[in-house]
Amino acid sequence: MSKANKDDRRVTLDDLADIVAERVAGGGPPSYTRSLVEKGVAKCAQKLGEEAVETALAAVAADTKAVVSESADLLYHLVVLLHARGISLEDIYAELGRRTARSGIEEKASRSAG
Ligand SMILES: N=c1c2ncn([C@@H]3O[C@H](COP(=O)(O)OP(=O)(O)OP(=O)(O)O)[C@@H](O)[C@H]3O)c2ncn1[C@@H]1O[C@H](COP(=O)(O)O)[C@@H](O)[C@H]1O
Repeated sequence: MSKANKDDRRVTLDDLADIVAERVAGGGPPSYTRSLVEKGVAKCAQKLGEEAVETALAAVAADTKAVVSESADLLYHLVVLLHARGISLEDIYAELGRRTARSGIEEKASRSAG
């Protein structure tokens, strides 16, 4: 088992959302997050799309290291986009929670029924 160091700390999506909110609030050093959010929702959405495609391509190429790296990029850019749209992770967790009450097949059927 590898020895943990300060760069190995476990960072959750909640931690990332806090970091993103703090960076966007400004006052600190130059920030990629802040500059991306200042470009607007469309730019944040474009970056999310790019990272999603890169993750999918890495998976198809069976490049495990790249899948891990691109997945981290993808989750970060999702958190940034949600922040830019004013949507909290709690909203996403609540939606995931509602879905655990039924199977994925039932959930899909309920979308087309509506
Ligand atoms: N997790 C991330 C993270 N993942 C990816 N990225 C950045 O996302 C960018 C994506 O790479 P690309 O090559 O696609 O983008 P690019 O060509 O640099 O950018 P564009 O010109 O296309 O917009 C890179 O610049 C990465 O550094 C991230 N930037 C920040 N974070 C987290 O946010 C924190 C705050 O970062 P700052 O806002 O920079 O202080 C960091 O400490 C991390 O915890």
